[in-house]
Amino acid sequence: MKDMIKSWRHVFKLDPEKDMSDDALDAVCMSGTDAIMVGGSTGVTYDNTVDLLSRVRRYELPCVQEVSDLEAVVPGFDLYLIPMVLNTQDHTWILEKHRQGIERYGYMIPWELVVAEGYIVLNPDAAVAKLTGAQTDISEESAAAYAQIADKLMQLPVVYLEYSGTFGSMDTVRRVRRSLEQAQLFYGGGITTPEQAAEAAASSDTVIVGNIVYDNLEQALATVTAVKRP
Ligand SMILES: CC(C)=CCC/C(C)=C/CC/C(C)=C/CC/C(C)=C/CC/C(C)=C/CC/C(C)=C/CC/C(C)=C/COP(=O)(O)OP(=O)(O)O
Ligand SMILES: O=P(O)(O)OC[C@@H](O)CO
Ligand SMILES: [Mg+2]
Repeated sequence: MKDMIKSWRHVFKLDPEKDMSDDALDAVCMSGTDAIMVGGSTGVTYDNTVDLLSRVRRYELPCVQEVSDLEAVVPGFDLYLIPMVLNTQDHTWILEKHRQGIERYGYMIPWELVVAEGYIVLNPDAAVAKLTGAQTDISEESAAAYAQIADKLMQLPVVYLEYSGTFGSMDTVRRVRRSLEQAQLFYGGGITTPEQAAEAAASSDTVIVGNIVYDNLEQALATVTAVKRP
């Protein structure tokens, strides 16, 4: 099951806190994207997550939860993606929430569906950077070093370069990619045009498209073709 992520080139990240009409959700789910990731850094609840999962379940594509709040863990997703923020000194976001999650859910955790993500958060203005106290002002070399900690020391299956809200430095993305041996590189942040999506796809393994879905659906849909049929 976990291996399904290896074939993903394009993923839409939907935020349960935000409204989306049935027509818009239909267009997103029928767009040809490889998967729907459900998550956000704030305002995610059990109820709004169940609601979104049940709506996406009408479609055939994989639907995975990126867990950001223990109160909002919902059974029934295809996979559970677990962020571990590497570039923070607050170990809440690397270990503590995770310890709490394991103590709380114990034997109910479907480990065969759990995928850890080594997050490197690089936009200081993003809600996720503020929440986690991420040290975003780091060099390319430091970003690559964090990536190697994830890839080589921790053997995480995913490194996630997170620029949520702003289009990031593709030089940094390429530098990080060159440093990886086994981990899959997710890039997310500020993709608003097909050109940006294509650029990010050329520099990473998997492109995550978030906010533009809510701001300009047509442009969001165009990113799928740009990534999957360039
Ligand atoms: C029983 C069952 C089905 C269990 C499966 C799942 C499970 C509980 C597994 C094992 C236990 C475990 C290890 C749990 C960890 C739980 C946890 C809460 C970990 C902390 C995760 C974390 C570091 C959160 C911080 C925020 C973060 C990185 C969120 C990711 C999403 C993100 C970056 C969104 C972007 O933000 P957005 O809101 O879009 O920003 P904008 O407002 O700017 O758009
Ligand atoms: O919302 P955007 O800026 O597209 O970012 C996507 C994703 O990386 C957010 O976690
Ligand atoms: Mg968002």
